[in-house]
Amino acid sequence: MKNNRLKIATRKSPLALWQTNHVREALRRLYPEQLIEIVEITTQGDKILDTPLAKIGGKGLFVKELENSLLAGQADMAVHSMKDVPVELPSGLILPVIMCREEPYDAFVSNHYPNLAALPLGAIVGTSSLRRQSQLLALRPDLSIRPLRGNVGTRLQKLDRGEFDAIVLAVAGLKRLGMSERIREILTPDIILPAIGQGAIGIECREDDQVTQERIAPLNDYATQQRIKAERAINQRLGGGCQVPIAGFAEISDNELLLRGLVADPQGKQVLYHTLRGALEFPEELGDQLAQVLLSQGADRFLQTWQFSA
Ligand SMILES: NCc1[nH]cc(CCC(=O)O)c1CC(=O)O
Repeated sequence: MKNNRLKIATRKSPLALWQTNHVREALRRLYPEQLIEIVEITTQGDKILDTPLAKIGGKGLFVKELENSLLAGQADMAVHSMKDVPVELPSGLILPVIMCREEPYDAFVSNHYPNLAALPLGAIVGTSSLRRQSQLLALRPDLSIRPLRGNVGTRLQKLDRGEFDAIVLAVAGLKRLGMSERIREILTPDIILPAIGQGAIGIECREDDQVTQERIAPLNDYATQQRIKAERAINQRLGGGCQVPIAGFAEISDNELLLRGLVADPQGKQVLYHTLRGALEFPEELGDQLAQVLLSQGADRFLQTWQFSA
């Protein structure tokens, strides 16, 4: 007999806890009688804070321990920022639910400058994301990009201590944590194309756990799910993981998917970019097609170089 408590695995960061609580509240509204327990897990990604993620194995570090807890039966589901979830899931796990997406863009945050264009020559910008770095440098090669890791709150503290002229953070994280007043400028996709999955929350569970799958199914947002599938298919084909500056962003317009993809070198000297439209029902095909266009533009050469240069 299945224990009737539903257990949700989560990281302990304030953002992860907010997202998990968001899922719990949605489940509570659906099943007021259901007991729901939150299982907090400390991941490697949370422990190692001084090294760029790309050097220590990438963003997968944030999800691996949560996945192990699912496989070990210590939890029934795990809540993730889709941006942190590698395209290949461990066998036995699935990601059947993608919740309605929050604003997917990046935010320019500064205590002294109203927007990116107002930054003086050589200004210091904090980010450890190669995707953000390469796009910032493509636009403003004069900027000095410095590493910045840690929770959203920690990053803001470092900005406030004067370590940077500005930092770039996801709008979604700032909003969820009630810090949207820190946003000086929303960086639209023509300035910085968002990360694949940014702003979307996914729920992972065991493939053989029908009970949990039925429970969480109503939390899925079809439109967001199709968008995220298209974006993740780019990564699937490029196989870049997070050592490579890759960006992908799908929208729905006229009931079709509009997908943009970008691959760049970390210094932003070469930026490959392409846009495709396709049927809402076939997101993987569109993402795959887009990746192939980027490959035909020379993305494969970039991908190989970077894999061995870390
Ligand atoms: N890199 C960590 C991370 N993972 C997800 C978000 C934001 C929330 C989201 O994208 O859903 C953040 C913070 C940030 O990039 O500023």
